[in-house]
Amino acid sequence: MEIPFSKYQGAGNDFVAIDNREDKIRLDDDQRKKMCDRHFGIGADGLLEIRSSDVADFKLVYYNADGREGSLCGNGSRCAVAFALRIGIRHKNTSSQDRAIPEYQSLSTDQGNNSFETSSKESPNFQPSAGPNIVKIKNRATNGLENSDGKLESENLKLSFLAADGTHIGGVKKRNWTGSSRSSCVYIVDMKDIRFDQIKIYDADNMYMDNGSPHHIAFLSSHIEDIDVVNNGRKLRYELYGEGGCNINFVAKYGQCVNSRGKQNIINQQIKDNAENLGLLIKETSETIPISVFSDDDCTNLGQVTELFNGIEKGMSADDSHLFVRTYERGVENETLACGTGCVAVAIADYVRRAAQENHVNYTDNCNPTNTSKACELNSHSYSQLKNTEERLSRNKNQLQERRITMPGGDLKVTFRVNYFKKAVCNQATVFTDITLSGPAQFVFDGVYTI
Ligand SMILES: NC(CCC[C@H](N)C(=O)O)C(=O)O
Repeated sequence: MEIPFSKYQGAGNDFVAIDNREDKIRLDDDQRKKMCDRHFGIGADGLLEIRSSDVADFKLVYYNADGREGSLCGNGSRCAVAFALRIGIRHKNTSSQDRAIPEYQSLSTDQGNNSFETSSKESPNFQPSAGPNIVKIKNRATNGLENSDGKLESENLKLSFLAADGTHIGGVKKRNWTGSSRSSCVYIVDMKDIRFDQIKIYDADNMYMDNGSPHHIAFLSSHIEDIDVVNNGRKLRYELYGEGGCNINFVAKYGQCVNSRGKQNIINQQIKDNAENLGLLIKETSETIPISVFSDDDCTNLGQVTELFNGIEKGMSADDSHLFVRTYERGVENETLACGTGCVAVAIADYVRRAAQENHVNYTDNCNPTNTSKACELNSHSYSQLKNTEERLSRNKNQLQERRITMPGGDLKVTFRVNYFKKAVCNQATVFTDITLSGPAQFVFDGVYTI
């Protein structure tokens, strides 16, 4: 059987993308693992399978490089949007689909003094989590992606997709700089809201949250370029989180990482060289790929939109909102060049950590999982310890927060807001809302894989 595929990468997190809307391709874990193998296969951190969907423009099934179905992949989602646009998928304005777009439907204001009802009947993808549910309307007209960054240029270039954790919206915007061989497009996806009380805080430097994928966030004070990400990451992934595992993100302030710029340039050059070397392959296989109706070059015709991503080529200063992150990825069982859901987790953890620092939170149950992994299983998040931190978080209520994250393979940007909702039963809850992840998602080459 011959399987046409496209290779994509988002900040160096690379994927094999397959169009399976006709449901003719059946792969098992072993076959997917072989396709992702860097020595005997195409080579990728994961596989994106695009299927058809009744409730969204497409369904994304994400598989890790080990061949097994993974959870939400942020960069994979951005690349899937790029691939979907390229194979001609466009936003369908069906009423059933519009019902599925908001993750929650109910009441919402900025005031933080509402009471809420869930409306899971109306929203087919609503999956209540344990405990009181926070519900909120996402404006159907905007689908939640528009914020002070500006609007997507065209409704046509915005797609809904069903992923492991429910429905998302993704789209493409133009970058307003030219003269570089790098993509002029920025691909953006929205993410599910995250409740503060679902973030596990081990100590001042270690947190855990699930934002569609499970993430441990470890803030480092030492030089991040020197840390053994694979061995430390693997230790935490298995010893602290067991077989189910976790993605492990090591974080430093960007300024602490003296070599990151150099490293990043080398990697970008490698990606570019690879793509150029693969030029032949593009020609050989172009007939097997469905009609290409959107490519990165089309970005030049999107017209002027507000700049999303203005730091990269101007040289970013080591300001407080700029972090450097290296991630050990579960399912790849290695360090990857970038991790999208990891960046989102880091951005929110950074916000919480600052609030805790300003509040002089005293971590009586202090543990450092990087040294004492087993012991940390006993240290659950002590809510009372952090209750003032939650109040502290309110200071920037509803302001757009932004974190720029440099990873070894490139830069990503995360935006979010901090909101307050009255819980159905008792007191108020802090919720991180309007979360977006943006950055490059580039087509690398097309090919045909034979099994
Ligand atoms: N490895 C994952 C999820 C994929 C993360 C990723 N590369 C991203 O960009 O978010 C898993 O734990 O299943």
